[in-house]
Amino acid sequence: MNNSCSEEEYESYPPFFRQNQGVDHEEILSKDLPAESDSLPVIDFQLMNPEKLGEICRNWGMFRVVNHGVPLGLLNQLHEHANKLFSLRFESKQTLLTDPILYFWGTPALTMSGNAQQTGPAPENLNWLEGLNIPLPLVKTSREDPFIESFRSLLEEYGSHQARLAETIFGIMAEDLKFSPTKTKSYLSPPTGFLRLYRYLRCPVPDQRWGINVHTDSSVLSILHQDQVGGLQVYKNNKWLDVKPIHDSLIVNLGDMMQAMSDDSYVSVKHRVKVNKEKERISIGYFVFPEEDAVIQSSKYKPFTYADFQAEKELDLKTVGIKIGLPRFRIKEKHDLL
Ligand SMILES: O=C(O)CCC(=O)C(=O)O
Ligand SMILES: [Fe+2]
Repeated sequence: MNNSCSEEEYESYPPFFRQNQGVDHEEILSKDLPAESDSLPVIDFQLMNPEKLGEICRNWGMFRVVNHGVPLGLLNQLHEHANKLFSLRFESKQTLLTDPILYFWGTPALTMSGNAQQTGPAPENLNWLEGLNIPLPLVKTSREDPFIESFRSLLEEYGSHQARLAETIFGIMAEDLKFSPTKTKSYLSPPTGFLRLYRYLRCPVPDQRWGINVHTDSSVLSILHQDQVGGLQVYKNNKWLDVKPIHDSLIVNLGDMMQAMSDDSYVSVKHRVKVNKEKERISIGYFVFPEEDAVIQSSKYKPFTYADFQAEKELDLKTVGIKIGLPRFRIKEKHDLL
Protein backbone atom coordinates (compact mmCIF):
# COMPACT_ATOMS: atom_id res chain seq x y z
CA MET A 1 0.00 0.00 0.00
CA ASN A 2 1.26 3.54 -0.61
CA ASN A 3 0.29 7.20 -0.40
CA SER A 4 -1.54 7.07 -3.71
CA CYS A 5 -4.58 5.42 -2.07
CA SER A 6 -7.55 7.65 -2.80
CA GLU A 7 -9.35 9.32 0.05
CA GLU A 8 -12.70 8.13 -1.29
CA GLU A 9 -11.56 4.59 -0.69
CA TYR A 10 -11.85 5.27 3.03
CA GLU A 11 -15.13 7.18 3.02
CA SER A 12 -16.85 4.17 4.50
CA TYR A 13 -14.43 4.17 7.46
CA PRO A 14 -15.24 6.01 10.70
CA PRO A 15 -13.04 9.16 10.45
CA PHE A 16 -10.72 8.05 13.27
CA PHE A 17 -9.56 5.04 11.23
CA ARG A 18 -8.81 7.05 8.08
CA GLN A 19 -5.65 8.58 9.57
CA ASN A 20 -2.38 7.19 8.27
CA GLN A 21 -4.11 4.73 5.98
CA GLY A 22 -1.97 3.92 2.97
CA VAL A 23 1.24 5.12 4.65
CA ASP A 24 3.99 2.61 5.24
CA HIS A 25 4.97 2.50 8.88
CA GLU A 26 7.94 0.88 10.45
CA GLU A 27 6.52 -2.31 11.89
CA ILE A 28 7.12 -3.28 15.46
CA LEU A 29 7.43 -7.03 15.52
CA SER A 30 4.87 -8.72 17.70
CA LYS A 31 6.31 -10.18 20.89
CA ASP A 32 3.93 -13.12 20.58
CA LEU A 33 5.21 -16.31 19.15
CA PRO A 34 3.56 -17.09 15.81
CA ALA A 35 0.22 -18.81 16.27
CA GLU A 36 0.02 -22.51 15.58
CA SER A 37 -2.38 -23.79 12.99
CA ASP A 38 -5.86 -25.02 13.68
CA SER A 39 -6.43 -28.29 15.51
CA LEU A 40 -9.84 -27.26 16.82
CA PRO A 41 -12.15 -30.23 17.52
CA VAL A 42 -14.92 -30.79 14.97
CA ILE A 43 -18.46 -31.77 15.94
CA ASP A 44 -20.92 -33.19 13.45
CA PHE A 45 -24.23 -31.55 14.43
CA GLN A 46 -26.16 -34.65 13.33
CA LEU A 47 -24.06 -37.01 15.47
CA MET A 48 -23.59 -35.21 18.78
CA ASN A 49 -23.41 -37.07 22.07
CA PRO A 50 -23.09 -35.77 25.66
CA GLU A 51 -19.80 -37.52 26.47
CA LYS A 52 -17.87 -36.30 23.46
CA LEU A 53 -19.34 -32.80 23.56
CA GLY A 54 -18.73 -32.60 27.33
CA GLU A 55 -15.10 -33.60 26.93
CA ILE A 56 -14.53 -30.88 24.31
CA CYS A 57 -16.27 -28.29 26.50
CA ARG A 58 -14.01 -29.20 29.43
CA ASN A 59 -10.78 -29.21 27.42
CA TRP A 60 -11.35 -26.55 24.80
CA GLY A 61 -14.44 -24.41 25.30
CA MET A 62 -14.47 -23.93 21.54
CA PHE A 63 -15.26 -26.23 18.64
CA ARG A 64 -16.14 -26.29 14.97
CA VAL A 65 -19.60 -27.46 13.90
CA VAL A 66 -20.25 -29.11 10.55
CA ASN A 67 -23.51 -30.43 9.11
CA HIS A 68 -25.31 -27.63 10.92
CA GLY A 69 -28.14 -27.24 8.40
CA VAL A 70 -27.70 -23.48 7.86
CA PRO A 71 -28.02 -23.10 4.05
CA LEU A 72 -24.79 -21.92 2.40
CA GLY A 73 -26.88 -19.63 0.18
CA LEU A 74 -28.14 -17.85 3.31
CA LEU A 75 -24.61 -17.41 4.64
CA ASN A 76 -23.40 -16.07 1.28
CA GLN A 77 -26.28 -13.62 0.98
CA LEU A 78 -25.76 -12.37 4.51
CA HIS A 79 -22.06 -11.75 3.85
CA GLU A 80 -22.90 -9.98 0.56
CA HIS A 81 -25.42 -7.71 2.28
CA ALA A 82 -22.99 -7.00 5.12
CA ASN A 83 -20.29 -6.10 2.59
CA LYS A 84 -22.58 -3.70 0.78
CA LEU A 85 -23.80 -2.04 3.96
CA PHE A 86 -20.36 -1.60 5.45
CA SER A 87 -19.09 -0.13 2.16
CA LEU A 88 -21.58 2.75 2.39
CA ARG A 89 -20.24 6.16 3.42
CA PHE A 90 -19.75 6.40 7.18
CA GLU A 91 -22.40 9.15 7.47
CA SER A 92 -24.97 7.07 5.55
CA LYS A 93 -24.42 4.12 7.87
CA GLN A 94 -25.07 6.34 10.84
CA THR A 95 -28.37 7.55 9.44
CA LEU A 96 -29.61 4.41 7.66
CA LEU A 97 -28.82 1.84 10.31
CA THR A 98 -30.93 2.81 13.26
CA ASP A 99 -33.29 1.25 15.74
CA PRO A 100 -33.51 -1.71 16.25
CA ILE A 101 -30.34 -2.28 14.18
CA LEU A 102 -27.56 -0.26 15.80
CA TYR A 103 -24.38 0.84 14.03
CA PHE A 104 -21.28 1.21 16.24
CA TRP A 105 -17.51 1.42 15.84
CA GLY A 106 -14.29 1.36 17.88
CA THR A 107 -15.44 -1.10 20.53
CA PRO A 108 -17.57 -4.27 20.64
CA ALA A 109 -18.68 -3.41 24.22
CA LEU A 110 -22.17 -1.94 24.25
CA THR A 111 -24.04 -0.93 27.37
CA MET A 112 -27.43 -2.44 28.27
CA SER A 113 -29.03 0.62 26.68
CA GLY A 114 -27.15 -0.05 23.44
CA ASN A 115 -24.54 2.74 23.53
CA ALA A 116 -20.90 2.04 22.76
CA GLN A 117 -19.09 1.59 26.07
CA GLN A 118 -16.37 4.21 26.52
CA THR A 119 -12.89 2.72 26.89
CA GLY A 120 -10.98 6.02 27.11
CA PRO A 121 -9.50 8.19 24.41
CA ALA A 122 -6.17 6.36 23.88
CA PRO A 123 -6.03 5.08 20.27
CA GLU A 124 -4.38 1.84 21.36
CA ASN A 125 -7.56 1.04 23.30
CA LEU A 126 -9.75 1.34 20.25
CA ASN A 127 -10.79 -1.79 18.44
CA TRP A 128 -10.31 -1.64 14.67
CA LEU A 129 -13.82 -2.57 13.86
CA GLU A 130 -17.28 -1.34 13.12
CA GLY A 131 -20.39 -3.35 13.66
CA LEU A 132 -24.11 -3.79 13.68
CA ASN A 133 -25.96 -4.95 16.76
CA ILE A 134 -29.20 -6.75 16.03
CA PRO A 135 -31.50 -7.85 18.89
CA LEU A 136 -33.33 -10.81 17.37
CA PRO A 137 -36.83 -10.40 18.77
CA LEU A 138 -36.89 -6.85 17.37
CA VAL A 139 -35.92 -7.76 13.84
CA LYS A 140 -39.33 -9.21 12.96
CA THR A 141 -41.01 -6.00 11.78
CA SER A 142 -40.87 -5.31 8.02
CA ARG A 143 -39.01 -2.24 6.80
CA GLU A 144 -39.85 0.11 3.92
CA ASP A 145 -36.45 0.41 2.25
CA PRO A 146 -36.25 -2.71 -0.02
CA PHE A 147 -32.53 -3.34 0.61
CA ILE A 148 -32.90 -3.02 4.39
CA GLU A 149 -36.02 -5.22 4.20
CA SER A 150 -34.17 -8.02 2.39
CA PHE A 151 -31.32 -7.68 4.90
CA ARG A 152 -33.84 -7.84 7.77
CA SER A 153 -35.48 -10.97 6.45
CA LEU A 154 -32.07 -12.69 6.03
CA LEU A 155 -31.22 -11.76 9.62
CA GLU A 156 -34.52 -13.17 10.84
CA GLU A 157 -33.94 -16.45 9.02
CA TYR A 158 -30.31 -16.68 10.17
CA GLY A 159 -31.40 -15.86 13.74
CA SER A 160 -33.87 -18.74 13.84
CA HIS A 161 -31.18 -21.15 12.62
CA GLN A 162 -28.85 -19.92 15.35
CA ALA A 163 -31.53 -20.36 18.02
CA ARG A 164 -32.15 -23.91 16.75
CA LEU A 165 -28.43 -24.74 16.93
CA ALA A 166 -27.96 -23.15 20.36
CA GLU A 167 -30.97 -24.97 21.86
CA THR A 168 -29.86 -28.36 20.54
CA ILE A 169 -26.22 -27.93 21.55
CA PHE A 170 -27.16 -26.56 24.98
CA GLY A 171 -29.63 -29.44 25.48
CA ILE A 172 -26.80 -31.94 25.00
CA MET A 173 -24.50 -30.02 27.34
CA ALA A 174 -27.31 -29.95 29.92
CA GLU A 175 -27.53 -33.76 29.63
CA ASP A 176 -23.79 -34.07 30.19
CA LEU A 177 -23.97 -31.71 33.20
CA LYS A 178 -27.12 -33.44 34.53
CA PHE A 179 -29.12 -30.20 34.80
CA SER A 180 -32.71 -30.42 36.09
CA PRO A 181 -35.41 -29.62 33.48
CA THR A 182 -35.99 -26.23 35.21
CA LYS A 183 -32.33 -25.26 34.90
CA THR A 184 -32.19 -26.47 31.31
CA LYS A 185 -35.12 -24.27 30.44
CA SER A 186 -34.15 -21.09 32.28
CA TYR A 187 -30.40 -21.16 31.62
CA LEU A 188 -30.77 -20.63 27.86
CA SER A 189 -33.31 -18.19 26.50
CA PRO A 190 -33.40 -17.69 22.70
CA PRO A 191 -35.40 -14.42 22.97
CA THR A 192 -32.29 -12.87 24.60
CA GLY A 193 -30.25 -13.67 21.47
CA PHE A 194 -28.64 -11.01 19.33
CA LEU A 195 -26.54 -10.97 16.19
CA ARG A 196 -23.40 -8.97 15.66
CA LEU A 197 -22.04 -8.25 12.21
CA TYR A 198 -18.48 -6.97 12.33
CA ARG A 199 -16.23 -5.45 9.74
CA TYR A 200 -12.62 -5.34 10.92
CA LEU A 201 -10.82 -2.44 9.25
CA ARG A 202 -7.48 -2.43 7.48
CA CYS A 203 -4.88 -1.22 9.91
CA PRO A 204 -1.56 0.40 8.97
CA VAL A 205 0.08 -0.91 12.19
CA PRO A 206 -1.52 -4.34 12.59
CA ASP A 207 0.96 -5.57 15.20
CA GLN A 208 0.16 -2.66 17.49
CA ARG A 209 -3.64 -2.69 17.36
CA TRP A 210 -6.41 -5.22 17.87
CA GLY A 211 -9.59 -6.13 16.07
CA ILE A 212 -10.75 -7.40 19.47
CA ASN A 213 -8.17 -7.90 22.21
CA VAL A 214 -8.09 -11.01 24.38
CA HIS A 215 -11.42 -11.61 26.12
CA THR A 216 -13.98 -14.19 27.11
CA ASP A 217 -17.60 -13.84 25.99
CA SER A 218 -20.21 -13.09 28.65
CA SER A 219 -22.81 -15.28 26.93
CA VAL A 220 -23.91 -18.86 27.55
CA LEU A 221 -22.93 -19.76 23.98
CA SER A 222 -21.63 -17.78 21.02
CA ILE A 223 -21.74 -19.01 17.42
CA LEU A 224 -19.50 -17.43 14.79
CA HIS A 225 -19.18 -17.43 11.05
CA GLN A 226 -16.16 -15.75 9.50
CA ASP A 227 -15.20 -14.92 5.93
CA GLN A 228 -11.99 -16.25 4.34
CA VAL A 229 -9.62 -13.54 5.65
CA GLY A 230 -8.81 -15.09 9.05
CA GLY A 231 -7.63 -13.40 12.24
CA LEU A 232 -9.55 -15.21 15.00
CA GLN A 233 -7.28 -16.92 17.53
CA VAL A 234 -8.01 -19.11 20.54
CA TYR A 235 -5.84 -19.65 23.64
CA LYS A 236 -5.09 -23.28 24.36
CA ASN A 237 -2.28 -24.83 26.43
CA ASN A 238 -0.51 -21.47 26.84
CA LYS A 239 -0.47 -20.88 23.09
CA TRP A 240 -2.49 -18.93 20.58
CA LEU A 241 -3.97 -21.04 17.77
CA ASP A 242 -5.29 -19.58 14.53
CA VAL A 243 -8.92 -20.55 13.97
CA LYS A 244 -8.88 -21.15 10.24
CA PRO A 245 -11.78 -19.93 8.15
CA ILE A 246 -13.70 -22.90 6.75
CA HIS A 247 -16.66 -21.53 4.86
CA ASP A 248 -19.27 -24.21 5.52
CA SER A 249 -18.50 -24.59 9.23
CA LEU A 250 -19.48 -22.55 12.28
CA ILE A 251 -17.43 -21.93 15.41
CA VAL A 252 -19.09 -22.37 18.80
CA ASN A 253 -17.48 -20.91 21.87
CA LEU A 254 -18.62 -21.12 25.47
CA GLY A 255 -19.08 -17.95 27.47
CA ASP A 256 -18.81 -16.96 31.13
CA MET A 257 -22.42 -17.95 31.94
CA MET A 258 -21.75 -21.50 30.74
CA GLN A 259 -18.57 -21.74 32.80
CA ALA A 260 -20.41 -20.64 35.96
CA MET A 261 -23.39 -22.96 35.31
CA SER A 262 -21.01 -25.90 34.93
CA ASP A 263 -19.22 -25.14 38.23
CA ASP A 264 -16.10 -24.22 36.27
CA SER A 265 -15.88 -27.62 34.58
CA TYR A 266 -16.51 -26.12 31.12
CA VAL A 267 -14.19 -23.35 29.94
CA SER A 268 -15.19 -19.86 28.87
CA VAL A 269 -12.36 -19.73 26.43
CA LYS A 270 -10.02 -16.79 25.80
CA HIS A 271 -9.90 -15.58 22.23
CA ARG A 272 -8.95 -12.49 20.24
CA VAL A 273 -9.04 -11.10 16.70
CA LYS A 274 -6.03 -9.79 14.79
CA VAL A 275 -6.28 -7.13 12.08
CA ASN A 276 -4.23 -6.83 8.92
CA LYS A 277 -3.00 -4.19 6.49
CA GLU A 278 -4.47 -5.47 3.26
CA LYS A 279 -7.96 -6.73 3.85
CA GLU A 280 -11.08 -5.99 5.78
CA ARG A 281 -12.65 -8.98 7.50
CA ILE A 282 -16.31 -9.73 8.06
CA SER A 283 -17.68 -12.01 10.75
CA ILE A 284 -21.16 -12.75 12.03
CA GLY A 285 -21.69 -13.65 15.66
CA TYR A 286 -24.70 -14.92 17.59
CA PHE A 287 -24.81 -14.53 21.37
CA VAL A 288 -27.40 -16.04 23.68
CA PHE A 289 -28.04 -15.62 27.42
CA PRO A 290 -30.08 -17.07 30.31
CA GLU A 291 -33.65 -15.96 31.02
CA GLU A 292 -33.64 -12.45 32.48
CA ASP A 293 -34.55 -13.48 36.03
CA ALA A 294 -32.73 -16.85 36.04
CA VAL A 295 -30.40 -17.04 39.04
CA ILE A 296 -27.25 -18.98 38.26
CA GLN A 297 -26.61 -21.39 41.09
CA SER A 298 -23.11 -22.74 41.32
CA SER A 299 -20.79 -24.19 43.93
CA LYS A 300 -18.06 -21.76 42.83
CA TYR A 301 -19.96 -18.46 42.59
CA LYS A 302 -22.40 -16.40 44.61
CA PRO A 303 -25.88 -16.65 43.05
CA PHE A 304 -26.24 -14.05 40.28
CA THR A 305 -28.35 -13.19 37.26
CA TYR A 306 -26.97 -12.18 33.88
CA ALA A 307 -28.16 -8.62 34.59
CA ASP A 308 -26.01 -8.56 37.78
CA PHE A 309 -23.05 -9.75 35.73
CA GLN A 310 -23.57 -7.16 33.00
CA ALA A 311 -23.97 -4.32 35.52
CA GLU A 312 -20.68 -5.28 37.22
CA LYS A 313 -18.96 -5.52 33.83
CA GLU A 314 -20.17 -2.06 32.76
CA LEU A 315 -18.98 -0.58 36.04
CA ASP A 316 -15.56 -2.22 35.71
CA LEU A 317 -15.16 -1.01 32.13
CA LYS A 318 -15.93 2.51 33.31
CA THR A 319 -13.76 2.48 36.43
CA VAL A 320 -10.95 -0.06 35.92
CA GLY A 321 -11.04 0.06 32.10
CA ILE A 322 -11.30 -3.72 31.64
CA LYS A 323 -13.87 -6.45 32.17
CA ILE A 324 -13.14 -8.45 35.35
CA GLY A 325 -16.06 -10.83 34.81
CA LEU A 326 -16.47 -14.08 36.73
CA PRO A 327 -13.84 -13.42 39.45
CA ARG A 328 -16.17 -10.66 40.75
CA PHE A 329 -18.66 -13.37 41.76
CA ARG A 330 -16.34 -16.19 42.80
CA ILE A 331 -16.81 -17.53 46.34
CA LYS A 332 -13.57 -17.03 48.24
CA GLU A 333 -12.09 -20.36 49.35
CA LYS A 334 -10.81 -20.63 52.95
CA HIS A 335 -7.17 -20.43 51.84
CA ASP A 336 -7.93 -17.25 49.80
CA LEU A 337 -9.02 -15.55 53.02
CA LEU A 338 -5.88 -16.37 55.05
O1 LIG B 1 -15.05 -11.76 14.85
C1 LIG B 1 -14.75 -12.79 15.42
O2 LIG B 1 -14.30 -13.77 14.83
C2 LIG B 1 -14.90 -12.91 16.93
C3 LIG B 1 -15.78 -11.88 17.57
C4 LIG B 1 -15.78 -12.00 19.06
O3 LIG B 1 -14.95 -12.64 19.66
C5 LIG B 1 -16.85 -11.35 19.86
O4 LIG B 1 -17.65 -10.59 19.34
O5 LIG B 1 -16.91 -11.60 21.08
FE1 LIG C 1 -15.68 -13.09 21.62
